[in-house]
Order: sequence, then C-alpha cells, then structure tokens
Amino acid sequence: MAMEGNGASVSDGASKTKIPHVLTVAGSDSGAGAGIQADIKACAARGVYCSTVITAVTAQNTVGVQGVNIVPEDFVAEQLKSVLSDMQVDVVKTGMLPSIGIVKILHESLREFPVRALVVDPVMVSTSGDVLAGPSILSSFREELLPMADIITPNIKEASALLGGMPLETVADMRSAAKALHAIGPRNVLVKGGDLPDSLDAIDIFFDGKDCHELRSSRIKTRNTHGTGCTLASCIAAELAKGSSMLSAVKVAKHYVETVLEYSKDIFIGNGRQGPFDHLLRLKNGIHNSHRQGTFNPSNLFLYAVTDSQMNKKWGRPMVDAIEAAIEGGATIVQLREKDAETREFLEMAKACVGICRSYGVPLLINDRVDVALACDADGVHVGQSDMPARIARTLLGPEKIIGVSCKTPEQAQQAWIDGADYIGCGGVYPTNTKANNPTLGLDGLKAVCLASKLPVVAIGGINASNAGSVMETGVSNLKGVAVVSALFDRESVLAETRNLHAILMEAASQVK
Ligand SMILES: Nc1ncnc2c1ncn2[C@@H]1O[C@H](COP(=O)(O)OP(=O)(O)OP(=O)(O)O)[C@@H](O)[C@H]1O
Ligand SMILES: Cc1ncc(CO)c(N)n1
Ligand SMILES: [Mg+2]
Repeated sequence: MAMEGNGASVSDGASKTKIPHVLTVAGSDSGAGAGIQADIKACAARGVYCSTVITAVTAQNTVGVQGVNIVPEDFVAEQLKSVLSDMQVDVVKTGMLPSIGIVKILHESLREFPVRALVVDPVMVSTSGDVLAGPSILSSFREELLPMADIITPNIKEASALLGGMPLETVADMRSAAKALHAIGPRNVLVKGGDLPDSLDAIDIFFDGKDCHELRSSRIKTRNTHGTGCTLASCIAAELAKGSSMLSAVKVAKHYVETVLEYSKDIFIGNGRQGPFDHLLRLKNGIHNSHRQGTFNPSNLFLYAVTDSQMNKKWGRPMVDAIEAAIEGGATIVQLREKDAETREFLEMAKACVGICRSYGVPLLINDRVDVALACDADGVHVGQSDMPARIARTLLGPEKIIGVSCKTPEQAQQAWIDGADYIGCGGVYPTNTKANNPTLGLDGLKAVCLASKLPVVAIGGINASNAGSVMETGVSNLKGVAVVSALFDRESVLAETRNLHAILMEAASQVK
C-alpha cells in the first residue's frame, strides 16, 4: 500500500548547507563487501551523502552468492520516486539491475527527474562467478542505459559481454573495447583491468571520445578485493557530486581503491576465496590498537613527500601541481615545508594543498607552524627539536591531529612518545643539501632511534632511489618508510621519480617480509 507524503515541507528561510548527494540504485550484499553496502561506505569515506534504491537482496558471503531475491519492479519505482522527487540528488550510480523491467523504470525515472550525472557500473557476474544479471539484460543495457550514461565502468568480462563476446586479453584489447563501447553512446568509458590475467599493475583504460588514458596503480597482493568495482564506481560518483571533472574523479577513485586495498590487505573476514576490505581505513594498525583515539595510520609513512618551494620555482611548477604529481606517483603523506613565504601567502598555499591532498585521501602535514596547520585545517604538523615542543603542540591541536617529531637520539625518541607524538622523523641518515649543518646518523644511528621508541619511524636525509632499498632493508619493525625532498622535487618529472621510488620501496618491503 502506498503511503501519502506527510505534506510538511521545510522552508523557514534559515541558511542551508547543501551536501553532495549520490543515489545508488543497486543490490544488497548481505556480506556487505559489495553492492549497496560498499556504495554507502565508499560515499561516507569520501564525505558524500548516499541514498539507496534497492533492486535486489542477495544472500552472499566470501564464498559466493547463495540466493537472490529481486525487488518487485513497482517497488523499485516507488523507491526511486521517493528519493528523486524530494532529496536533491546530484549523481545517480547504478550497480546490480537484475531485470529488463527495472532498467526501463530507471530510464523513465531519470527522464522525469534528471540529475547532473549518471555513473553506470554494468554489474553482471560476481567475481565468485555467480550471475547477478543474466544475458537477457544486455540489449536493454545497450539501448536504454548506456546512451544515458556519463560514464560506464565495465570489468573485462562485462565489456566483452556488452560487445557481443569480443575476446579481451590484453591492454590493447581493452583500448579497442573502450572505443567500441563509446560508440554505443556513453560520454566516457572506463574498462577495468582488475581481472586482467598476468598483469603486474592494476591497469584501467579510460576513453572520453577523444583521448585514451592508461591508468595504472600497483596491484596489491591480497584476497580482500570483493567489492572493488562497486567502490570504484561509487567513488567516481562521489567525486562528480563534489564537482570534479570526469578524468580527475576517475583518477581519485582509482587511487582510493588502491589505498584501501593496501590498508586492508591483511584483514581477515570470512573463510571464502575473496574477502571484503575496510573502506574507512581503520582496521589495520588503526584506532583499535592505538594508544590514543587518534586517526593516524603508520602505513602513511611509507613514501613521505616533503615539499620545497625553491625547487618547484626552479623547475617552474606550482606547488599544488608538484604535490598532485607526487600523490599520483604513490606518495602516502605530504609535508608542506616553507621557509620563504610570508604567513599570509603560506596560509593560502596551505589551503590549496589541503584541498588537493584531501581529494586523494592523503594526509597533509605542515612543517613547524601549528598556527597555519590549525588555520588551514591540515591533518597535523611536523616539529623539530627547536620548534614548538610536541607536548604543547598536542595541547593546541587536540587528540585527532597528527604530530611528528624530528629525533636524532634515543633520548629524543623516548621523549617524543611521552609527549604524545604520533611518529618520529629520524635523520639525516645520509648527507644532504636541504639542511645546513646537519650531522649524519647513518643506518646504525637510525636503528638506535627506532629501537628506543614504540612510535613508528620515517627515515629522512639524503634518501633517493639508489639508497632507499638499503634503508628499508634494515628491517626494524617500526621503520615504516622514507621521507624525501630533492629525490622527488628537484627533478624533471615528479610523477616518474615518485613512481620509481614507490616501486623500489615496495620491492624492499617484500624482501623484508
Ligand atoms: N589487487 C588490486 N590492486 C589494486 N587495484 C586493484 C586490484 N584489483 C582490482 N583493482 C582495481 O579496482 C578497480 C575495480 O576493478 P575490477 O576489474 O576488479 O572490477 P570488478 O570486477 O567490477 O569488481 P568486483 O570484484 O567488485 O566485481 C579497478 O580500478 C582495478 O584496477
Ligand atoms: C549485490 C552485489 N552487487 C554487485 C556485486 C559485484 O561485485 C556483488 N557481488 N553483489
Ligand atoms: Mg574484480
């Protein structure tokens, strides 16, 4: 029975804050790794409101899909109307659409209530091999849904099915498929290569009708990949709802998936072949076993990029571009270190950098300046032994912000823990030009500092592609990564250098394990 609306409307003239809003039209996954549940968590992690129209309820776990119950078409229509007629949806994202009738209803609803963008994840078969939408759906996808879509995100099998069984085995095949799918009508196509056999990287192909981009990230070795496709599409929708361009939404989403897989690679849920991951980046090393209710994850120290405005000036690149390139290349945290700018100029720059880092989910720390960190709402500060003491910085910044301290000696390392710091920056490990009169500790000095503290440590000072491997291979358990300045920013291509260093660190980390 249909219920009447309650007739009440809120329009009291009070100031209203619009929050970006994604509506997901998808199936429920009882195991909560994929489907509606993944969509809600991905949107929440990206700071976007998510409403839900449920098309089917599945009984599903890490072993497979045990049952599917399709929601009656009329009731899908009713849910769509309830949300779209009232709730200021920016972007609609679709997942499991299990019948031709449901596709038709969605098509009609979107004509009646247009939205800014439509993201279509043409879900057909789960990775466990279970059918979520049968082949009879293909023609209605092609005729009704694809031409309306701003982007479609098929995996290899789905791209092949939509193209009548065209075989897809190589990156070149993925490129041809992206172009052929574009001809069916969607504005943009992303063919996902998560299931591409024998590929070292996770490669996706993006085609916008003009240019074809090959998007690569490192392939995380983990069983916890159930729901990557739903998460990727929801994150694209979330970034579009915030106002991103399509290419940047796709890049941010891909980077987010890589980051959550890395964070969640060792978590254990379920006994089947493919487990879920933790969208909110908390389980591994996270708040559950931290001494403080903070949000710092020590894995963020893996590739720590420290900026230098002189170097960026020398190479003629704006700070935000340099930072974006470093993040794209694999930097896991950024420290803004500014020695020349006046406070106001520094603050403006810091705000822009917070914006870019936040869009990628990478923390930004401010060197030295607690006031600037507070004013731009950065994720924290890094202080030296002659800067604001960490204990006072903690009082000023509160329990949530990240605080790092530079330490050269075991005594300083012990003090950093007592003062409530989150990590230690230890160096200079090797000689460097970026800091005058800085004594060199060598790998032995680094080890001594690591062993003196429970805190995670990042090594700094003269580290580059040729010696980063030996630093990581010291194998002390709380040494979590390396911090670099010149090796990334005093170079022609920040992206290429960061990527290279990231690969070296991954290799070294796998040796240690
Ligand atoms: N092991 C991995 N490491 C890094 N990225 C990955 C990995 N596996 C998948 N991805 C990325 O995750 C995204 C989803 O890709 P995939 O091809 O697995 O989609 P899907 O099969 O639709 O996902 P689902 O498992 O939810 O059905 C892509 O950007 C892909 O490159
Ligand atoms: C409900 C649902 N939607 C999508 C997928 C694809 O991962 C799944 N396994 N379950
Ligand atoms: Mg997959």
